[in-house]
Amino acid sequence: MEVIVPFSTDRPKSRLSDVLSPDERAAFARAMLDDVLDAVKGAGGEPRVLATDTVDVDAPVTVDDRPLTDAVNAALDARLGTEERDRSPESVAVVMADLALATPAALDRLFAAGHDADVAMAPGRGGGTNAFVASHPEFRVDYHGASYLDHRGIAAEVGADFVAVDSHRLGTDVDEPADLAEVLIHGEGRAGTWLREAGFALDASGGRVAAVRD
Ligand SMILES: Nc1nc2c(ncn2[C@@H]2O[C@H](COP(=O)(O)OP(=O)(O)OP(=O)(O)O)[C@@H](O)[C@H]2O)c(=O)[nH]1
Ligand SMILES: C[C@H](OP(=O)(O)O)C(=O)O
Repeated sequence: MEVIVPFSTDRPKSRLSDVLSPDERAAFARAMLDDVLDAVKGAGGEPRVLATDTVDVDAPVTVDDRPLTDAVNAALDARLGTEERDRSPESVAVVMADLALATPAALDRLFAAGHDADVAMAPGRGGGTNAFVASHPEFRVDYHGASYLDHRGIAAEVGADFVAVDSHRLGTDVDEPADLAEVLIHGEGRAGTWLREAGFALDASGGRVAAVRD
């Protein structure tokens, strides 16, 4: 199955700007992307990076500088078909590039759920949409805000069966400084290594465990 991995090369991870410089954010975002690509391949998926600009990665890349929703919907048009064109029964997955805890086992569960429902979706904390598999030809996306709820609504509108995939690993997108602790605790790939080498460590002195830099 083709797995689209959206990736913004333009000022990535701006919500981490209090703790990482622009160059560091670019390097950390790239480490997460490489981890996600490895996890997708480990789960038997065929990743395709959908990037805002050229990027040199170990996967095919499609460059589309439109906003996220438009770019992903264009990719879904190409894979799932539209009412005007022949419909393809093939499923397609979309997995965000900031899922630093993603593992082949976690993605296996998502992909398996996609065999049993027209849309199988892993929500992110805060109501976002971290990953999904769709086989329904009319399912399209509308990201940002509580997009998980919007996507449930879109699935209902087009008559697609929907199943939620409850996964800590796929539910943890790395957006804010507090999320970095999750990467230090559970990350098994390049992103965790990158953070440790950049001087981040866990600190439990202030109540909830946090990632702090020496
Ligand atoms: N192709 C594409 N990918 C995007 C775009 N915006 C975000 N992404 C990717 O979509 C996923 C979720 O992104 P967000 O967390 O919403 O945004 P971000 O740019 O990573 O981070 P912030 O600047 O902090 O919002 C990540 O994999 C991003 O690389 C876009 O306009 N086009
Ligand atoms: C793309 C967006 O990501 P977030 O802003 O929730 O990280 C969403 O999941 O709708």
